[in-house]
Amino acid sequence: MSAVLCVVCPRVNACDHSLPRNYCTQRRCSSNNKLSSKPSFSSGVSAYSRAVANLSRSSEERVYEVVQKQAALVREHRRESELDLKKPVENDGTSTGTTDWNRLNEAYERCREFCADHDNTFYLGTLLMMPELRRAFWAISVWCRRTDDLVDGPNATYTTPKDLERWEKRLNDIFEGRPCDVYDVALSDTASKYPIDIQPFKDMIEGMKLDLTKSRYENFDELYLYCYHVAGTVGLMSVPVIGIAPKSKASIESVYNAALALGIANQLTNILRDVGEDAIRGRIYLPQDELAQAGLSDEDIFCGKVTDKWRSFMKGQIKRARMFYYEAEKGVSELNLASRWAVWSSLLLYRQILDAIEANDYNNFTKRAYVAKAKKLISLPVALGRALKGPSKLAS
Ligand SMILES: CC(C)=CCC/C(C)=C/CC/C(C)=C/CC/C(C)=C/[C@@H]1[C@@H](COP(=O)(O)OP(=O)(O)O)[C@]1(C)CC/C=C(\C)CC/C=C(\C)CCC=C(C)C
Repeated sequence: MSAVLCVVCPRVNACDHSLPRNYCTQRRCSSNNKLSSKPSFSSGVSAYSRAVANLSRSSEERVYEVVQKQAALVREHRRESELDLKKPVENDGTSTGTTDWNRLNEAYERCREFCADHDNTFYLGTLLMMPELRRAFWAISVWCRRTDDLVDGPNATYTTPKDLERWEKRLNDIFEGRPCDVYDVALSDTASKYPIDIQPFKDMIEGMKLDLTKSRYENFDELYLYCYHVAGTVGLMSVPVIGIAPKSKASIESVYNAALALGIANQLTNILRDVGEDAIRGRIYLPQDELAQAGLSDEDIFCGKVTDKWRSFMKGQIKRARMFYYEAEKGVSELNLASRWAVWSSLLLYRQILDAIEANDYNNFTKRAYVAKAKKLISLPVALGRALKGPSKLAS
């Protein structure tokens, strides 16, 4: 029997969860029923054994290292801010003049227009935020959408790896204060105002490189890594802008983990909704080994017939996506109050796409699952109710 890894606990063949191929988002293992701690590769490990370990690490373990790095950066930034508060304020001559101010306002307005045209659910979410935060999210969203368009947009067939390298160089320029166009001006400003790290942005470009060459995913481990690159990264970009509630007792890592989970959950939902559309483009994002285990093949997907095998396969996939939403929920209450409503709303709205797939009797080949406007509106007060509940008193 081949070794099976759990998505969250780094154990092999040790979990007895009901998810396909033993993947779960619970941090418990059946063997000892204790919270499994994240593996640390830092102390006392030689470079050689680390390189060997690299080969056998699961995607989730590798992504968790990024989470740890992001959390460490936030800590460092907090320390620096405390030191800055102690320093007397000096005018260093870099204060923004009126022309710059107008240019910036224009840049953010262009980002708003871009988002209003492109991003339904997330644009709606940003409207529930405070104006300053909203602007930062528009700038980040525009960059993400433009990156995604390189491999998924109307001109995607012309995109080469070289274009993505140029895009990455341009990203470095944005972070170093040399924006290229009006949208970059907004992101450059956002990056200078919030403790955002360039890593998740670079990782998203890596994901797009993957999309250029890969159209099948052997197992959930491979799919997880893809989801991290294209969507989990958005969660990691978002936390430094949103900020963690001052009263939160949660560890920074656990909040980043929840943000990552929300990105993964959204992307899994996206994949399940778009099975038919992706198949037309020759792409199948569903884990090949799980398809085979369910007695399904690529041909079944290209034929697009809803059978009992398909329904039962989809039930497992939907269950897993919901577990990632559940992981994400744990972190939303730990965020700053100013953004909780927006994040809860987008979580509730996007998750309902899974309900819509069920309501379509799992026909995601020819019927697009969507959430009706009335349902969206009902979700807003529900989200507000949840947002008003503050961080948990217990440390996590
Ligand atoms: C209010 C709010 C949630 C704001 C997030 C705004 C933001 C930065 C959005 C960027 C989204 C974007 C354009 C990503 C590009 C890559 C991509 C296409 C990812 C897929 C999004 C939807 O795709 P698509 O447009 O094709 O789908 P629709 O047709 O519109 O349905 C993704 C599925 C992923 C998006 C991932 C997120 C928005 C991550 C959200 C995580 C957080 C905001 C962190 C919250 C923190 C905690 C602790 C939970």
